[in-house]
Amino acid sequence: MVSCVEHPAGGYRKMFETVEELNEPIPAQITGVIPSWLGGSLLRMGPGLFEVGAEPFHHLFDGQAMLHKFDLKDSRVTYYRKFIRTDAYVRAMTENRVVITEFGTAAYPDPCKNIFSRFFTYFRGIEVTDNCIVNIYPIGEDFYAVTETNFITKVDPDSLETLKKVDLCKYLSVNGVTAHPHIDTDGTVYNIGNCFGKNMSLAYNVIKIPPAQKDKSDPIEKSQVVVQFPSSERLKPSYVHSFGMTDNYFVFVEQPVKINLLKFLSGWSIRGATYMDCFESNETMGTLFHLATKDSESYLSSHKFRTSAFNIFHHINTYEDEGFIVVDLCTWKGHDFVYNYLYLANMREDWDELKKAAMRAPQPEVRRYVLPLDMHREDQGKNLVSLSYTTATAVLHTDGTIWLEPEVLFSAPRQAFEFPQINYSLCRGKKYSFAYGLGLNHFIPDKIVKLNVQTKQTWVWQEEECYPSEPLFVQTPGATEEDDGVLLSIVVRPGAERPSFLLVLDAMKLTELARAECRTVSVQPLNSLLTRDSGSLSSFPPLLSVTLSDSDSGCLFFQNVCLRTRLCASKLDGCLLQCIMFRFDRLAVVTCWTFKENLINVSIPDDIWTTEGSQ
Ligand SMILES: CCCCCCCCCCCCCCCC(=O)OC/C=C(C)/C=C/C=C(C)/C=C/C1=C(C)CCCC1(C)C
Ligand SMILES: [Fe+2]
Repeated sequence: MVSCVEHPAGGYRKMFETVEELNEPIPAQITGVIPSWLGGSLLRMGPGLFEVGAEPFHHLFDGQAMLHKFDLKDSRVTYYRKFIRTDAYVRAMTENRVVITEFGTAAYPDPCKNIFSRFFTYFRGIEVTDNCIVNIYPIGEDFYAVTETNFITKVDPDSLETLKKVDLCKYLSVNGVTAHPHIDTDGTVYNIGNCFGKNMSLAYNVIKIPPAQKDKSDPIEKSQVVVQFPSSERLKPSYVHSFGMTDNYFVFVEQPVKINLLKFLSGWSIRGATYMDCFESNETMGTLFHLATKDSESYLSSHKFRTSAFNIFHHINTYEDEGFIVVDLCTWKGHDFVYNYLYLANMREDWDELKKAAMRAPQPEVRRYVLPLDMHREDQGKNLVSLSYTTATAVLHTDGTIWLEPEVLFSAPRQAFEFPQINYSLCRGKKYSFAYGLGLNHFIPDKIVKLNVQTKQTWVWQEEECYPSEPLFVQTPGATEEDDGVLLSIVVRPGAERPSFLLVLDAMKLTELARAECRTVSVQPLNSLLTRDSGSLSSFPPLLSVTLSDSDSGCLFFQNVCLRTRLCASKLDGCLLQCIMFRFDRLAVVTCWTFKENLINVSIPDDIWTTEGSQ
């Protein structure tokens, strides 16, 4: 049973704050014992920059892509992070404004440009974002950070450098692909994406990218479309975030969350339009399941599988069993789009307000659907599912459609089991027992949950004022049990004295094995703390906040301009920090006093900044 914890202090807001990238990996402080076999790098994408200059991003999916890396070696841990140099990021940094429209934030034309060039900017066409905040995965021997558009970004997993932007449209007939591909043991990547074809023929194309090539050529060049699911509605394809794959089948769930293509294509010439403005709900279609065989383009199930309306983002696992396809999903009941509730203004609300919004939103439920592979006319009206272990049903109707009813695997009011993971290398496409997920409490991730999908038993890891991320399962070498391994999750904690950490859990019992704490940044309003050796504060441009790290560098935010510093001393508890500050062509020595990471006094020589100098 998952209990509901309250968050009246609103510590979750820290997840939606900008963080600085690091100049080099920093060592983490370990408590507990990291299993000696656990080594390698944990790579995770996420939003790291929530505003550019004076312009805030509005939606949870708009923040600029940051790549986080934990390196684990000989029970030691280091942490490193860098912004990905996407076009969206580089151009935003260069122009100090949002230049490329993000999921829920519109870019406006440069106010400095004259009216003619602004006019042409409006009608230049679609400039699709490459802000790869959603995921990172291997293709051949390379790593790509991705969102859901046609642009993927190759990165170096060691240095975290950005290597190149790849446009999948050059190789494949797709307008975008999901951030959740399936990857076979040999490295073959399968994915699905919308395709707006010639004559406005809409389809969902399944693509296949082969594994690393012997001749070292780029596997993306050999990618191909292997299956095409036609769209059930002309001009309005459904939004697709993931799909299911068994040894022999692809499963695609067509949900009532629709992309209105006319709005999408015209929206870009309307001032202030975003991707979010292109979505709408189909209130009558319910949800459709589609099935296709993996090995031939020809077989698509001739039957229509239908059920009631839900939003679907994440498939947990899909497998074949005794002539049935079992499809486990994290669903949100209803057709109202869940992303409507994920604007940053909502996510940063006080706890009571946040709870009220979550009451109105679709309700989460983990569900199992079962699709019969074989059926006959004489079976009409009967439940075709004969698997002993599930209450899910499938009834053949006279019109040839099959109505599905799910078995509920997990349900609790406004408590979601989301961002699911399994022991992927062992159980992908196979009958399995355990799923691991992030527990969302009114949309706020505050626990890690393990779910036995056969018995419905749950286990929970939760700690006060801790906000974990999607858990990743790593199997113990030579393990014979499905859940013999660890779960890794990055946990955010509010407050400067409580650093964020990498959590290592025993995946069997969901108990803590170790945590690696990273004392990186503390950002706080400074105006009230600021004192000056001489001169009056009013003549001094506002110093907004400071970021200190226990590596040898830090930065000061000064009128929203980030000023890099090198700290001459680097002890953080009650110590003196001397920063040599670089600001464009200026150089100055600034003395900062800190106590327990809080900056309590900054003295700045008179001559370095005048009000004019700061403009
Ligand atoms: C900090 C963690 C907080 C977590 C709280 C979250 C609570 C949310 C619970 C709901 C389930 C969440 C599912 C999450 C899914 C997700 O990660 O989504 C990210 C998706 C993104 C960034 C999608 C971008 C898609 C784009 C830009 C698509 C563009 C396109 C169209 C809309 C139509 C035309 C084609 C094209 C260009 C691909
Ligand atoms: Fe996702």
